[in-house]
Amino acid sequence: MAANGTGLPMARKPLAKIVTEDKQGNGMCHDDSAKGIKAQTIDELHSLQKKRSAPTTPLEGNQGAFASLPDDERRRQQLQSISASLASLTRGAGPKVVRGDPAAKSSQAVEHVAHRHHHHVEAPTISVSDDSSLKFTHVLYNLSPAELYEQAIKYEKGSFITSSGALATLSGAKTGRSPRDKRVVMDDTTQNELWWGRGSPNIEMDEHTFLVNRERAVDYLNSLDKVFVNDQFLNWDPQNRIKVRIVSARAYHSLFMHNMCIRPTDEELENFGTPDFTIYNAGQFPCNRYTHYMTSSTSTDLNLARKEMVILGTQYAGEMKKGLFSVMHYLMPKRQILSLHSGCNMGIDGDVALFFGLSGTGKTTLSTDHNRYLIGDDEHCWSDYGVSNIEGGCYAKCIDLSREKEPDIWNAIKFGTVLENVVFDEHTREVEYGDKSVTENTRAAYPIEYIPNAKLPCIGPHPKNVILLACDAFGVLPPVSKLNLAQTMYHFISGYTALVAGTEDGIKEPTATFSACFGAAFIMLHPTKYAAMLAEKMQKHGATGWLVNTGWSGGSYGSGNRIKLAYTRRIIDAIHSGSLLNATYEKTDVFGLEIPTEIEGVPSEILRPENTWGDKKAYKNTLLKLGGLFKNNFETFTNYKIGKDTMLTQEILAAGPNF
Ligand SMILES: Nc1ncnc2c1ncn2[C@@H]1O[C@H](COP(=O)(O)OP(=O)(O)OP(=O)(O)O)[C@@H](O)[C@H]1O
Ligand SMILES: O=C([O-])CC(=O)C(=O)O
Ligand SMILES: [Ca+2]
Ligand SMILES: [Mn+2]
Repeated sequence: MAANGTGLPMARKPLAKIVTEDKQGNGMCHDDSAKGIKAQTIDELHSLQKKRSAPTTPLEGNQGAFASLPDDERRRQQLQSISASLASLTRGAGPKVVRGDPAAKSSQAVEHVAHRHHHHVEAPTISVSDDSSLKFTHVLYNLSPAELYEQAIKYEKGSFITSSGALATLSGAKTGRSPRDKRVVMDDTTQNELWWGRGSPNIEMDEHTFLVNRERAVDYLNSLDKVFVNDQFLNWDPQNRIKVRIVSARAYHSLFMHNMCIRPTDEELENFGTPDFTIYNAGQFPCNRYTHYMTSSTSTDLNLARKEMVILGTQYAGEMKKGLFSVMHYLMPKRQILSLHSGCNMGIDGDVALFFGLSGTGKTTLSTDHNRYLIGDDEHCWSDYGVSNIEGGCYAKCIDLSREKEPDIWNAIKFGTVLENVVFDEHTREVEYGDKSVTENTRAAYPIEYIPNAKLPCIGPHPKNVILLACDAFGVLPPVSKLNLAQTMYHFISGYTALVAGTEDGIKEPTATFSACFGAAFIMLHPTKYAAMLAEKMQKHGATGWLVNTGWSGGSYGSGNRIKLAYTRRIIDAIHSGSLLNATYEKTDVFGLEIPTEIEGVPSEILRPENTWGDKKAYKNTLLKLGGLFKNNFETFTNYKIGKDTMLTQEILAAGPNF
């Protein structure tokens, strides 16, 4: 038996003898014959190690805000813009900012100072009356993943390199989003435009309170030795690209956004100019509960007029991602572009599929398909020209991740990837994906190009299939149903899933979640606005709707089992190939869903849920129970008109469960 794991016999070579005498045999010991190094001290030696980055390509012509400016001037203006971002609104002008790591001794690492008096005519010249204006704020601007790794490992507890090269991090006390702590500024415009009140994710706050929290965040950030600044883009559609700036206190946050937003080229960064939207992430610092509207120590505040978001009291990085998504849910519909909480991929023939679904239903897992091009896993836009990804990266759930079931995601977890809240072996740094000690919501954030068949740029033609994913822990929805347009709209507005919360706490009962448009936490306008746009686009481009249950089969959670991922993949394959469109269908009771009688690679008996339940009576009761929950939920929408005529509204109302 070979002991080296290669299947080959072990070759045993005698070890080379150590020679301590030189060739001349003069008794002196030289360890190499190369010339001496060009450094007198270890610090000088280190300075040789780092070559300065090559200057970025000079631009020809007047291509952007900063084009045709000399390098120095351009960099100074960049810093000026960051100083303006960090300005206190009560003290008038921005802090003194300086580029580089405060810990770096070499003067080279600290470049270009910009502060209130420096060539900034608009800034009022005020006398220094507070200590914060006496210090410098060091700005770590668009650092590379390697630099961010070093920052995280040196300064942030819980940062480690895993055996595959990913950066393991901890998000602190919050390991998921805090939707109840979301606040949106209500002003004359947003009062009329946005969705407020029951069911809406937009909990009101006033402008003044926003400014109180903004000041709190800015003062906190300026009190630090250094802040991270990311200037990046959202949306791969060049006509509708949004420039975002993220100011944060942690390398973890900076690397997360580096991965999740679209990364600018050097030229694009030089011409970045003023951002369209800014996030102040002071997540380590709590909000003040004596502040009006604050009901906990966490607050994520959106101000659409100021184009700013403030984060206090949560370090969960998903707040930044989903905060920006909310902004897109406001900006894009204004331009007649539909924003979608969906994954998206494309076949070799250019057939595009959208995957809608609430958290954990399979958007990332199923859009990451080795046989198709990945356009994106979570946030998209559908315009008159087709689809575009909003993001530059993916955010995969990694609880129970396995190499053989999800090879592309597994392989994407390498150098550069942020791994949140996972547990790993102390010595080998192998990640134990099954371990829920920190949280069940363990996550990996990686740039989309880490998926080998990513479609770059992340855009595609109009979708052919619209797949609605539900993880039905009641186990009564069929693994797949073909939907007509009215049914697609009914299920899109309902946005159903039923996960089993806190599996370890002995909770046996699935709880239904209804979240309009499969993402009520992020939409800004009334759900019927998005639904009408989706209906119009699906009709115009002839897309087919499908409902896929990625949840339980053979009984509810506790008695049945989750549908095998391999079967769900075969179902999805049959949708993509078009073969499922031509299958034989039968109609189900209660939900009135069209279900196929057979699909290649899937046992036919599971296609009709009733067949898989031992206790038929329990099945019927559970089905009626779920039908009732759907009916109750939809009551809120019965008074709304969807689309231009009332025809569609009537059809949608009739497309729900019937009993
Ligand atoms: N039949 C199945 N179909 C899809 N996913 C399954 C199935 N069985 C188990 N899973 C698991 O369910 C999870 C689906 O999570 P996924 O990351 O795709 O969620 P998501 O819809 O992208 O949510 P989010 O919006 O929170 O990112 C994965 O961990 C996947 O391995
Ligand atoms: O936002 C998050 O934290 C994860 C996610 O994609 C979702 O919940 O839809
Ligand atoms: Ca996802
Ligand atoms: Mn999501």
